[in-house]
Formats: sequence, C-alpha cells, structure tokens
Amino acid sequence: MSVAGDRQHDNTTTDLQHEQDYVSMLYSRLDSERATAERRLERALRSHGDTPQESAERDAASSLHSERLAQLGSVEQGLCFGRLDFHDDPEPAYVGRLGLFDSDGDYEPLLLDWRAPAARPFYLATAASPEGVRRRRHIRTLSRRVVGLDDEILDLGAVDDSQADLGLAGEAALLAALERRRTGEMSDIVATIQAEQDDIIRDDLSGVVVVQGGPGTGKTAVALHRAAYLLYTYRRQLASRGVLVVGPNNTFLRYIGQVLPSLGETGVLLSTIGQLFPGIRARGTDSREAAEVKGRTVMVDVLTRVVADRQRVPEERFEVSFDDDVLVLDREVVERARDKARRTRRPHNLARRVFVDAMLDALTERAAVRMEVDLFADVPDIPLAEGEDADAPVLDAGDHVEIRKELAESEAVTGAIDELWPKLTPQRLLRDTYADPDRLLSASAGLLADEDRAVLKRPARSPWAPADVPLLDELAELLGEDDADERAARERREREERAYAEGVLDIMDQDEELLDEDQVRIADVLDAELFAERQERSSQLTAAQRAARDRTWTFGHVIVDEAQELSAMDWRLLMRRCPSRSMTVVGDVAQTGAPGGASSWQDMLGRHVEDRWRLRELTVNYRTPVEIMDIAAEALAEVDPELRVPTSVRETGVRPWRATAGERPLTSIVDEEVAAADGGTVAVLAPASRLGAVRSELDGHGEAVSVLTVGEAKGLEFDGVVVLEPERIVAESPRGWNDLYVAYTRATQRLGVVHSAG
Ligand SMILES: Nc1ncnc2c1ncn2[C@@H]1O[C@H](COP(=O)(O)OP(=O)(O)OP(=O)(O)O)[C@@H](O)[C@H]1O
Repeated sequence: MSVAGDRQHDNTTTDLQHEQDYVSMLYSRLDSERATAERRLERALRSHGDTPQESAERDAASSLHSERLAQLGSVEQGLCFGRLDFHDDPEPAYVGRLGLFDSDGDYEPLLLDWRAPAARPFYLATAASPEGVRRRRHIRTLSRRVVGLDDEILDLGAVDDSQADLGLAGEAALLAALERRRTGEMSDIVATIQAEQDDIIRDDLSGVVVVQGGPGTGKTAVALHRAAYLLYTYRRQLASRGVLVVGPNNTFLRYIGQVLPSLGETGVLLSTIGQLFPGIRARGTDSREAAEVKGRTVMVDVLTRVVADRQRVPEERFEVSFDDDVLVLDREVVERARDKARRTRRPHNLARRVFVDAMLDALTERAAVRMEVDLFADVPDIPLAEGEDADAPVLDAGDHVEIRKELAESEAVTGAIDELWPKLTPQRLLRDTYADPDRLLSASAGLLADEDRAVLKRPARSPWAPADVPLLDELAELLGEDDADERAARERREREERAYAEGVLDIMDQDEELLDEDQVRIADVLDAELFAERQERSSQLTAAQRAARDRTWTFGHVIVDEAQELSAMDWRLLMRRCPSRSMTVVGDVAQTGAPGGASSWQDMLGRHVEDRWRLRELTVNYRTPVEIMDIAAEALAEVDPELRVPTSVRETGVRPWRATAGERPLTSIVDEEVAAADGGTVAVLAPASRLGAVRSELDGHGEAVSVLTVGEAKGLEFDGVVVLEPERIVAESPRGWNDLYVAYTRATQRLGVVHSAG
C-alpha cells in the first residue's frame, strides 16, 4: 500500500499558524453570513403581504433564509479541511463543507464547496496525474482550532511502482479517519473521498446508476454524498420533488441519519420500504417464506383478481326494494353494467361511478315501467284520441330524472349496488383476503401453490409486515382514490386559513396606528404566534415532508441502499415513486440475505429499464482489515468460488480469534471484547433462533453491546464483532453463506468466532 506522492507531516509552527489565521478568517466570514441570514429571516417574517402573491413570496423568502441558516449551522465542525497549491497559480484554493466568498472585495472564492467543479482536483489529483496540483494539504481541525496538517507533494518522481498501489489520495488523513473509534453513527467522509468514489458521486443525474461493491467499500457513504452532490448541482430540478433514500430498516436509517445534515442537506427523505405507505406502520414480521411469496411478481395477478372478485354479478337476478315494490334486473343487465365499467380501464373506485350510473339507469327504466303499469292498473280502457300512440310513454324525461334521483337517494338501492361494486380501501381488502381462505383461494388458484397460499393466511387483526406495503401500494393503484370531495374540502380549508391570517394582520396594522409608543404593542404579542405559525407553515413545505405524507409523490431522484435485498414487488413500488428513472442503486449481490432478493442486477432492473442502467464498481475496502477479510473470503468462496473480496486498505496485525461454545461463558468473552474496544462499539451477531437466549444472557451489558441477527446488522459496522455459531447461521437460511460473509465483514478492528459445540 502506498500513496503516489511524497507525504509530509508539515506541522511546523509557522505553517500551523498560517493555516490557523486563514481558518479563523473563514469562521468569522461564516459568522457574518449567519448574522446576515438571521437578519434576512427576521425581516421576511416581519413583513406581511397584502395579496396572496405577496404572502406566498414572504413564505418562500422565510423558508429560504431558514434553510440557509440551518445550512450555515451544520458546517461548524470541519468547515475547511483542505488546501490545494498549484504549479502555475500562486493563489492556493481552500476546500470545505460549503462555499464562502469575499463579499467585501470582488467576490473571490475564499472557500470552495467540496461539490464545486473547482474542488475536484482535491479528490482526483495523483502524482501520476496531478491536474496542475503541486501540493494537496489536509487540514485537521478541532472546533475552530487547526490541530494538524498532512501534506502530499504530487511529484511524478515520487511515484513508487514497487508497491501495490490502491491510488489512495490523502492517505494519512484517510487512515486517521479509518482508525477512528466508531460511535454508532456514520460520519461523513467529505475530507477523504477517494477517486473511484468521487467518480460515482459526481455521475450524471439522469438514468439508473448501479453501484456494486463488496462490504466496506463505501457504498453507503458514496450514496449519501451523491445525494448531497446532486442537490447542490441540480438544485432547481430536485428542490421541488426532493430526493428519497431507501434503507433496509430503522436501525440503519438511524445509523446514517446524521450524514446528510452534517453536509448541510435536509431536503432528503430517509425511509424504509415499509414506511412508504402513509398511515401504515409495518410493525409485524413475516416468516421468510411469507416474505418471499409476497415479494413475487405474480402477486400483481393475484391482487388484480382480488379486486375483480369484488366486482360481482348476482347468480340469477338483482332484486331491490323501492317504493313498496321490488325492482328486478336480469343477471345480463348487471353484467353489461360491470363490463361497461371495466371497459373504462379506470381503477376500481373510479370505475365504480360508471357501474353505479349504469345500474341506476337500468333501475330507472324498470321503475318507470312499473309506475306506468301501476298508473293504469285500475283505469278502464279509454279510446285513443286521433294521432295518439298506444305505446308512447306516459312519463316524460323530467319524471325519469326524478325517479333516478329518488333511487340514488334510497339507502336500500345504493346498499344493494354497493354489494356488487363496493368502494374499497387497500387495507381492508388485503386484510380480508389474508383472513378468508375462500377469497384467497379464488384470487390465487393457478397462480400460487397450496403451500404458498398457506403461508399467506393470517388472522384479520395481525399487524402489517414490511412485505405487505408494496402489496398495499399495488392495491392502491388498482383501486384508485375517488377523492374529489376531499380535494375540494382541502382547497376550501386552505383558502379560509389564508384569509384568516391576512385578516389578523390587517387588524394588527390598524391597532398599531392607534397605540402610543410606550404602550405594549399588540403586534409584539401577536407577532410571535403568527411568526411561529408562518415558520411552521413554510417549513412544512419542504419536499421531503410533503413527500412523506403523500403516497403518490414522485421524487426527483431515488437512492436505494442494500438494494440487493429488495423483492420484485418492492421494485415496482419504487419505480412508481420515480417515473423519471433517475436512480442510484447501491448494493452487493454477494451479500443478499432476503429470500426474494437479487442475485443479478439485470434480473432485478431489466423489467423496468431493460438494459438502460450503468454499472459502477467500488473495489477498495475501507472498513475491514486484511486479517479479517482472509476469513471472510472463505465464506465468500462458499457463495461462489469465482467471487473475490475487495482489497483492504488496512492491516491491524490482530488476527481474528476462534473458540468453541461452552468453553468459556459468553459474558466473559464479551467483557474482554468491550475492554479491547476501549470505548468503541461491540456487537454480538447470533443465529436468529438463538437471539432471545443470547439477549437475556448478555442483559447486564446494556448499551455497551448490540446483540443482533445478521439481517439486523446489515449495513452497520462495529469496532469489535463476535459471531456466534456460524454453522447455525449457515444452516438457518438458504442464503446462509451470504449471511456469514456479511457477519464477518461488520468489524473495523477485531473479530471473534464462537463455533457450535460438537
Ligand atoms: N473515502 C473514505 N474516507 C473515510 N472513510 C471512508 C471512506 N470510504 C468509506 N469509508 C468508511 O468505510 C466504512 C464502510 O463504508 P460503508 O458503510 O459506506 O460501506 P458499504 O460498502 O456500504 O458496506 P456494506 O456493504 O458492508 O454495508 C464506513 O465507516 C465509511 O465511513
């Protein structure tokens, strides 16, 4: 391992002092930016528009300034982390978390945003290809203090071919970052992004990019930095639609939750698939088998049938009481009404109107005929006048309208029509299907085998599981939402709220004119509330928040992490959220654990984008040291002997240890690992069947130790990892070797393996 260049730790007092002066100047610039943003926000909040347009402008301005303020607040730590010196420019360039300019002078850049094109050489320049860079300097800071400098002179003469070169940039800073103890929360890598990662982060917005890489190659880090880069570079396009980042579970989302805010980006929605149906909390768990069946594409056909089964035609005829009488329609008439509604190809709840109309038309006819018969029942035959037609209807169009209206208002009639074509919600429909064996059979006969059907059955009150969410979403599409009434009510509410706010502001204006200077001004009291309300209203307008509440929201870009775990039905849901197909798909097909997950990207994506996706690969492992990867490689060979582990950047000199269950109490093993981690994080990864027992055994260790299944640990990392009973982990799942590979590669420093006894 080497760096292509001559690295120097040039921490001379003069150098440090020089950089300290510059960094201090940047912080005072940051402070004055903050003061300006605060002033502007205050001004925007105090102003109030007379017209709806002015109010909208005020809301937009206050939201802009609060966002700016939040961004300026988030870059406090590590504001500036790099400096570039060039061969043919005496002025160095400083690189940091956001761009700062010399507003007193001629707007020269004082600090380059890491995402700006001009900052790119900081990540790409190498001795072999220096891009005009003479020296790259990493500036280490603690709060606002400069504590160290790492310099690289990018001199071709210093290229060393004799060592295996991973093309690392800023090796000292990188290794320092990698050696750091883990806190349980992922950090950004903005100061040490490597060239192969940078290339992916800055890839085009359009199309589907698949990032394939072994464990620890920085896929998650790259995905998150790409979100920040895209929002910076394509802000106009993305600000209104937002960016969605999908992760496998809540623990993972918590783990990555701080990265984007630390990069000054808050407009991103982090979510699991299970959270993408507003109003549903998927708290249940499915068996592996049930999750696999629910994830199959054939479920689309099953659900289509579930809906069609609710569009019924009576066995013989349709009968309904109306006006002391019974109206009867032949089966064929109902069938024609159903066909007419189906032919519209609209979703069930929207096509329902067509069915109801056709039924009411037919019933009006019947009722009219009956009335005519009744009208003349007791009347003696009267000779016809000249020109009068014996068959001409007695009731006119107006009478028909009246009858139809009465039919539409009759509960008996609407109830009977409802039975045939009810208004449905996805939740109700899916619940009923799982709970009713006859319905399930009718919907899946010929599509699912008996044993597949059996795993779907469950009582109506069971909680939703994550794999139900794509099915609910599919049903929501098949059903559609007849929300015309709701939409009208919402628009009315919004108009009223605006009128109210404007009214209050007018009153404030008038009152203020009447008050003495030294009296308490009503506006001072009212202001605070109004401003708070306005602020809340404008903050509610962020794309991410609106998106979280709206099932039909479509995002400007979607990033999927641990994407190999997604089922075919998960992909369908995601594709609906991203009609532009601007996506970053991140994962490792060698780590797939989910029964319905991917073993090839083409299998997963081809259905949606054919071959229009581009593969980018990451090859260097930043997490797991060489010693541990030697063991992980054995598990990978069992998955597929052709696969190779990524190359580790680090060696620790500490070899993984092995023990046999029962030799020593688990508690003392774990105590030792906690001590060795020296304040870092420790995890015990257990077979799913042993999790409960191991958790109670290690109860006393509290927060210091995480006891997890491999599935739960996916995407996470810990300084020390103890893997319990690898044999059982392998035996418990058809993808057991993949699971073991994931388990071994969670460690940043130490790995211990406790084998099953006997
Ligand atoms: N350029 C870098 N500079 C500093 N740290 C890095 C860099 N790239 C990756 N890392 C660190 O390496 C570790 C692994 O990264 P990450 O979790 O993104 O890998 P991954 O490919 O998603 O792994 P897995 O597939 O196992 O989930 C993290 O701690 C991350 O911060």
